[in-house]
Amino acid sequence: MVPFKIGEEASFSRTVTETDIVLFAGLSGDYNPVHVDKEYAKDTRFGQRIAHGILTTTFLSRLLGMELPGPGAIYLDQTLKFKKPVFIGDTITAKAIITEVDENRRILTLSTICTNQENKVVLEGSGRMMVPEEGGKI
Ligand SMILES: C/C=C/C(=O)SCCNC(=O)CCNC(=O)[C@H](O)C(C)(C)COP(=O)(O)OP(=O)(O)OC[C@H]1O[C@@H](n2cnc3c(N)ncnc32)[C@H](O)[C@@H]1OP(=O)(O)O
Repeated sequence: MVPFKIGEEASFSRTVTETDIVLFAGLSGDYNPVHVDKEYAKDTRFGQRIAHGILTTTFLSRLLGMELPGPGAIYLDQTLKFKKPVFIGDTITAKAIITEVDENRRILTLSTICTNQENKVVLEGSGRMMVPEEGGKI
């Protein structure tokens, strides 16, 4: 038996800082000026620097790996749509809801969504996770 049910959900919120963007640029090697160059970003449609899309995606990784389904589960796939920009100082809420449970293959499908402090969706998609047996490992 998989100890998860359709409709189960988890979420957490985190404010994106300039340090997050600088550290993520260093970690990934992605120094795209839209993320790190204030002068460049001033003249874009956004008017300021925006967070790397994959930085926001890491909030989903934390949610799925640490909370639902949690430690021991492994990512199988994830779709992503970046709907709105994330700016320095935005408080992002990442939320995951189980939409399917495949008992035989021990695979959960989760709707994954990130919203900002204005409750606007900045990222949405769907992910699948394989979960270990209770007390076991994959
Ligand atoms: C290398 C890595 C770089 C990065 O990480 S950059 C950071 C991550 N990306 C972002 O932050 C972008 C966030 N998204 C946005 O800011 C906006 O979103 C856009 C500027 C891309 C578009 O916004 P708007 O100009 O208001 O257009 P619309 O009316 O929302 O959409 C126009 C058409 O474009 C499609 N569309 C918009 N966003 C997406 C998306 N993320 N994925 C797929 N399609 C998208 C819509 O459907 C629609 O199309 P239809 O006119 O045919 O209905």
